[in-house]
This record gives sequence, structure tokens and C-alpha cells, in this order.
Amino acid sequence: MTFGNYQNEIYLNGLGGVLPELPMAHAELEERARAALPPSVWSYVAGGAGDERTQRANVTAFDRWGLIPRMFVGAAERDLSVELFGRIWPAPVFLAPIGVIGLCAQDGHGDLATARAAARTGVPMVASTLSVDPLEQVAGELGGTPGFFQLYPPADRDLAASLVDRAEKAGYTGIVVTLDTWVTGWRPRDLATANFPQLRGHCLANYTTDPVFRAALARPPEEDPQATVLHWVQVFGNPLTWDDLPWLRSLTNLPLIVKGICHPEDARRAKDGGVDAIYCSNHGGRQANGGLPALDCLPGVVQAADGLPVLFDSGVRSGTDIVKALALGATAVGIGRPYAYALALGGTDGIVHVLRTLLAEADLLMAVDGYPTLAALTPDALRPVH
Ligand SMILES: Cc1cc2nc3c(=O)[nH]c(=O)nc-3n(C[C@H](O)[C@H](O)[C@H](O)COP(=O)(O)O)c2cc1C
Ligand SMILES: CCCCCCC(=O)C(=O)O
Repeated sequence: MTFGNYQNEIYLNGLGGVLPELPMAHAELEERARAALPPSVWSYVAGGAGDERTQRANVTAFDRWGLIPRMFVGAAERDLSVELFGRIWPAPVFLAPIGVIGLCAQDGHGDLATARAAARTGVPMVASTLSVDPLEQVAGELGGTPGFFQLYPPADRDLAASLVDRAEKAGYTGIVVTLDTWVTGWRPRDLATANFPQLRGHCLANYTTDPVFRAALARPPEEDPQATVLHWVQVFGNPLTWDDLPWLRSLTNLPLIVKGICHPEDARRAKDGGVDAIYCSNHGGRQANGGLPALDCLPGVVQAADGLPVLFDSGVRSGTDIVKALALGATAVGIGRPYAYALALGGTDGIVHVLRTLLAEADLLMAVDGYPTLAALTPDALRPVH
């Protein structure tokens, strides 16, 4: 599927892949997903850290930037494609890793449904360590679309190596290491309902199918699920230091991307440590409350990355948001909660719907505002709103 030049599709053929019964605006999508999802899954996905100020600020940060339209640029033809890690992506957009995405699908196999949406659209998927279906099965649904495996680096280094090795063999094209969630943040909604312990048991497929993880158990996970979860709790978290970066780098020759970078100095050190890209994100405000909106961190990270690709997520809710993040220097923009809600409402078709609408809006905005290429989207396209 190619993106760009939606005009004909919208005005002549309708937006292929868009479901008339699903909303185009995020607020309505969210409201309908709330009604459709089991309450425990809803509050887990929608919730964040503390009183969720940072989570809300991630979204409203986009309102503080305004695009300035340009004229006489002949923007009838647009091209949203981007080359990243040696592959051409149809658009500078990807599906961010979502740990319980499996449970957002009505059949409980949302990881597979997401991979199928990636296959249909060509929009790359970052598959979470915490999935209902094992990473090999998820990769099997990706078709030719690039897939990235997101690693929560476990305390057991052999387990980390095994997960990365499996991801390589399964055909993933990069490894995203998430640094900001070695322990769960203060999440009142989940604490109130003891939600995560309830949900996580369903999302350990990558562990229960792993030879290193299984070898550490006295009895197989199928026979003793409780002991399995207890062992997982022990090995999951790994508060890494900069001294661990060479080890992480040594795990793979695939592109290595570090997720959760918000400080320019961290971006600089990660670049010096040999990573292939920086992923600027505050985990959608789920980990730390009281922080800067991720969008406000993006320009500093881009500057410090000094030419290295910078992936970005946290708070992206519209095509306009995508364009603003690109103008502020993101190389590609991650979609998070919107696709979880779309999955809940329409399965794979729902995710395709949300990607099509987001990208159509971005594309048309680039057309009417006179920024026909990604190269034209520079910080000069924006001014702060007073
Ligand atoms: C329910 C849920 C589960 C998540 N699980 C993971 C995960 O397994 N790994 C990870 O790196 N990020 C995870 N994230 C964070 C997302 O990758 C992304 O950073 C975040 O959703 C962006 O914020 P937004 O959805 O508000 O735009 C999760 C986010 C949500 C909402
Ligand atoms: C022990 C922490 C697991 C968190 C897993 C999923 C995730 O990243 C999230 O934000 O939720």
C-alpha cells in the first residue's frame, strides 16, 4: 500500500480500508473503545502514572505548536515514504509496542491482528516482549512489512540473548530496547484494581516458549503457572547502567534502537555507544508523572542525536500531530493507544482504519499547507502558539 496523494481516494473512491462505522476522530474512538473493552483491559490501556498529568500533557503539547501554510509550492504530488534501516517505509509512521495488545482483540489474539494490519498497510510493527502469542507467530503474520522486536532486557542475560536470537531467526529487522520500564511506575488505576498481575499472566508467551526461561523452572509453565509468574517477576526487571550498553550492542548485528530517551545527554551517550537510532518517548505518561511532555523533549533529542534517526511517540492522536512531530525532527512517529482502541472496535480492519485516517489527514495537511515532502517539514514550518 502506498501513502500520499489521498485526494483522489477521498473525493473519487472513498478512503480504501476506512470503515464507515468507525469514527475518524480520536475522542470518539476512545469513548467507543471504553464501552467495548472489558473494564480491566480498558483501565490498563487508558491509564497512566499518578494523576495522569504527563499523559494529558503529552496530548495537549501538540496544541502549543502551529503550522504556517506556504503557497506557490505546487504540492499536488506528495511523497510520504522514508528510508530507514535500509528499507523503504511507505510513510514515516509505525505501530508502537503495546504489551497487552493481545487482550484488546475480541478473540484475545491482538498481537497477530496487529501484525496482519502491518502486513496490509506496510506500516512497520514493533512487537512487544509481553505478548499473548509468541514472537515467531507474530512475525509469521507480517508479510513483507518490517517488524521490530521490543526487548524488555531481563536480569538473566542468557534469557536476553535467547530472546534476541529468536527475534533474529524469526525475521525481525531491528531490536528496540525499552529502558524506561524495568519496574512499573506508580499507576493508581492498576493499583486500585490489582490489574496488572491479573493481565500479565496472559502475556508471557515469549517467556513460556523460551528454552532459557523454561530451563530455569522446576516444572513446565503448563503445569505450574503460578511459579512461572513468580519466576518472571524475578527476571523481568533490569535497571541497566551505561556500562551495560556494550553488552546490549553485542547482542545483535540488527539495528539497535533505545526507547525512552528524553534527555539530550542520554541521546548523545547512546549515539556514542553505537546504537542505530534513538526512540524519544515517555511511555505515554505511564511510567513517570510530572515530567515534560515527550514532544517538548523531541527537539533537544534530535539535536543531540546529530543525524541519527529519531523515532518518537507519546500523545500522537491525529494526522496533524504526526506532521508536527516530523517538523520538530522525528524521523518516524509511533502510534500507541489509538490503534489499541481501533483493534478493540474493529480487529485488524480497525487498525487499518485508524492508520488510513491518520495518514490521510497528514497527507492532506501537507498538501494544503504546502509541505509536499518530508524534507520540507523542518522546524521552520512551525511557531509556538501564544
Ligand atoms: C497498554 C500499553 C502497553 C504498553 N506496552 C509497552 C511495551 O510492552 N513495551 C514498550 O516499550 N512500550 C509499551 N507501551 C508504551 C508505548 O510503546 C508508547 O510509548 C505509548 O503508548 C505512547 O503513548 P500514547 O499511546 O499515549 O501515544 C505501552 C503502552 C500502552 C498504552
Ligand atoms: C513490569 C512492567 C511491565 C509493563 C509492561 C507493559 C508496559 O510497558 C506498560 O506500559 O504497561
